[in-house]
Amino acid sequence: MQSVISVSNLSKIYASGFEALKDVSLDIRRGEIFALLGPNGAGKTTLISIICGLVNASGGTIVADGYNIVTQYRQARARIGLVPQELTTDAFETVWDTVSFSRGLFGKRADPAYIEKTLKALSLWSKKDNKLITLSGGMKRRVLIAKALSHEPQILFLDEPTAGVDVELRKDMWELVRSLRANGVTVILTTHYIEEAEEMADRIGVISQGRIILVEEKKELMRKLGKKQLILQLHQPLRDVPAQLNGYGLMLSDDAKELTYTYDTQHNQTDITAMLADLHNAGIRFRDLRTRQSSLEDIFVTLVRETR
Ligand SMILES: Nc1ncnc2c1ncn2[C@@H]1O[C@H](COP(=O)(O)OP(=O)(O)OP(=O)(O)O)[C@@H](O)[C@H]1O
Repeated sequence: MQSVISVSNLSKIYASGFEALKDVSLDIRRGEIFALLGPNGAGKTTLISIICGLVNASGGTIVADGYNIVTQYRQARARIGLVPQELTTDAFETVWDTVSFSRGLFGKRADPAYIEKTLKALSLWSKKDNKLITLSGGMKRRVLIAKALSHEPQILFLDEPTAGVDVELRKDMWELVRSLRANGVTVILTTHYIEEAEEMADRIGVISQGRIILVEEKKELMRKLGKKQLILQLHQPLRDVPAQLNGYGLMLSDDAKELTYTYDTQHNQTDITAMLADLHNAGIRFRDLRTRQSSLEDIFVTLVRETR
């Protein structure tokens, strides 16, 4: 698939001497939802800020929709919308004026019908004449999105879009992001909510200490690194796991009533059959069983820990 953003060998050293990005290369595909995950201070905001032209890189190149973000800044920037973490605009402006003004900043002709459509899609239409200062936190966040969409960008960056918003607004935002993608917009989001990435993303990039440590299709990531557990509820509590079952790495719960078998999702699953047969031969009976699949969160924690 064609890439819409191409980041090559990007580095950033802040004036303090701190190296926030180290040789980052990354391609974002046109029309995808890409989630950038990383612990605090990993470099997510720095990376987004450089792509959006708010912070200068120390080295490397970035091409957005065919335009170099330094030498063709205006063309590149016109294709990008950025939803920052916080609202910095004048609190006494109305919603309508703020969003319309934002469009004007990109040199786009006024288009009241488009602004109306955007405000309606974000459930802001009834608030269009309200001053920003009178809006709730969730509504201010919707205004940030409306502003970022005001100039009809093809690429949208969302920096922590749902931090601190309620469940309902979070679901609305997910819905909105999906509808943007359906209209061909590429969406790149940073998030601390791993369930958000799990729910939304087509691909996931993990950044840690200024380096991209992994980029993978979400499904593939979960299949490759995911582990499955088979948990058996025993008929009788078990004192020890019998020696003939040692090879399976079975874990006995503290109350001795459950045995857990962990296996690779890619692994040949005939091991399960053998394990169950050996269990039977050892005279161990179980009354019930369930399986558990590791979440993206388990995978993420392991990955980041390994690079520390
Ligand atoms: N202006 C600056 N001067 C010096 N260091 C900075 C500056 N801005 C950011 N940093 C440092 O660069 C690193 C990356 O910061 P960045 O904000 O990109 O991380 P992040 O992944 O977005 O973190 P968070 O999840 O906390 O938002 C941090 O260690 C931060 O302290």
